[in-house]
Amino acid sequence: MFLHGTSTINDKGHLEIGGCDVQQLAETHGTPLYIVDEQLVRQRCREYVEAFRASGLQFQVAYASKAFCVMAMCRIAEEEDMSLDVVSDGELFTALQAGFPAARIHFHGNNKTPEEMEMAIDAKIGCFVVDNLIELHMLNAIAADKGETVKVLLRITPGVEAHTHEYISTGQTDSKFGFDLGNGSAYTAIQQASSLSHIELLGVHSHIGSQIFEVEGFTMAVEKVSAFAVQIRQELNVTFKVINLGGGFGIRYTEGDTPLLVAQYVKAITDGIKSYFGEASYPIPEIWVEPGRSIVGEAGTTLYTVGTSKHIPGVRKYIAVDGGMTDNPRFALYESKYEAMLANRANEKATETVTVAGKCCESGDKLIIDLELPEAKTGDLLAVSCTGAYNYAMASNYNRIRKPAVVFVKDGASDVVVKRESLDNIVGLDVIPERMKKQAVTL
Ligand SMILES: Cc1ncc(COP(=O)(O)O)c(C=O)c1O
Ligand SMILES: N[C@@H](CCCC[NH3+])C(=O)O
Repeated sequence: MFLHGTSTINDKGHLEIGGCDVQQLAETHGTPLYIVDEQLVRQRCREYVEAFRASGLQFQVAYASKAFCVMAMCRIAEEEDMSLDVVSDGELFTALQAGFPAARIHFHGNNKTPEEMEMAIDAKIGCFVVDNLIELHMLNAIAADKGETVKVLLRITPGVEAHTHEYISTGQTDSKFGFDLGNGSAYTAIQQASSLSHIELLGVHSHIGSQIFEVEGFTMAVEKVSAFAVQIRQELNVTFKVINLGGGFGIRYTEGDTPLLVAQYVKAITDGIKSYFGEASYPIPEIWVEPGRSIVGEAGTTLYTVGTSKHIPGVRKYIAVDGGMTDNPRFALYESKYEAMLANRANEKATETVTVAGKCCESGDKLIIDLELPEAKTGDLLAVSCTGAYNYAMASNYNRIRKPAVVFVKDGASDVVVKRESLDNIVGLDVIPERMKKQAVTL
C-alpha cells in the first residue's frame, strides 16, 4: 500500500498515521474507524492557495464539502483561507454551526428548495451557483421578498465532459446540471439573470467532472468559458467578474492513477485565463475553483478488524471486515479500486490473494478484489488507504449498521471529530405508533 502524507511503518511493524500507531487507535476508538491525516489535509489546502497566490490573480479556493462535510473539516477550511461549497441545507447548517464565515460560502445544487434558498439568504452566504431558470426566478422572488440582492454565478455546461482517465468534447445535452453552452440556454440565462432586480450576476461556473488526471479538459473549459465571456460582453454588455472552474482534480488511489501536482492544475488554469483575457483586453476575472476529493481523499484511511474468512477452492478467498459498503459504497457504486495492508503486520510479505468483503447482506458488498496480503487472521487490522473523500460522506445505515467514528490525527494525538454511532442513535428517530406499543427488551 502506498503511504500517503504522514503515514509510515513504525518499529513495531504497525502502520502509523499522524504519529499515531493505528493499533493504539483501534484500541482507543474501536473499528471500523475513519482516520484523517490532518497535516495532509492542510498541506493540500495550502498547495491550492499558494499556487493561486503565485499566479497573481484574484481567487477563491472553495473546498467542495460534499467530499467530507463535518464541522471540524469546516474549521480547517476556514483556518486555511478556503471558501466552502455546499449543496444542501445540511451542509450549509454544518458550516454555519462550525462558525464558517457565511460570506465565503457558495451554494450549489440543481434543485434547491425555497426553504434552502431562504436559509442561505438569511445566513448572508456569499454566492448562489444557479442551475436552471426556475431556480433563478424563484431566487429573485425570494430575495425581493426579503429586500435583499443575491450574488449569483450561472452554472454552464461548456461541452467538455471529463471522464476518469479521458476527456471528450461533446455537447452535454444529457446532463441534469446547468445551462448548455452549445444550445443557447446559457446565453438566455445570462440575458434573464442580468435583467432581474434582486440578482447580481457575478459570472459563470463550469465543472467538467471528477478524478481528472490531465490539464487538457480544464484548459478546454477555460477556452470555452472565456470565449463565451467575450461574446457576452460584446453582445449583452455584461462583464463577468468571476469565473469558477469547479473541481475534479484527480488523486492516487492505486498505482494506476497518475494525478498531476496541484500546482500544475492551477497553473494550467491561471495561465489559460491570463492569456485569454490579456488578448481580449477584458479585465481578468477572479478565478474560483472547488476541489473536494483532492483536499481530503488521500488523507483518509479506514481501519477495520478482520473477522471471518471463506476459501472457495479454485475460485477465491474472501476475508470479511467489520464494515463494508456502509462506510465505503464506492466499490459497489463504481467498482472503485483501493489499496490496503494488514496494519498490525505491516512488514510481513504477502502470501495470498484475497477479496475483502464487508458484513452487509449484499453480495456486492466488497471493498477490494484480489488484494495481496499476508495470511489474515481474525483480529488483524486492515487499513484501506485513500478513503477521505466520498466515504464518510456517502456512508449509510444499511442493515442498521452504525456509522464509524472519525478521528483527526496529528503530531501523535487523535481527536474524535465524529463520534461512533450508538445503537440508540440507530433507533433514535423511530416512532412506534401508540396502538403498537410494547415493552422494550432491556439489554
Ligand atoms: C459542482 C461541483 N464542484 C466541485 C466538485 C468536487 O469535485 P472533486 O471532488 O472531484 O474535486 C463536484 C463533484 O464532482 C461538483 O459537482
Ligand atoms: N461521489 C463520487 C464523486 C461525485 C462528485 C460530485 N459531483 C465519488 O465517490 O467518486
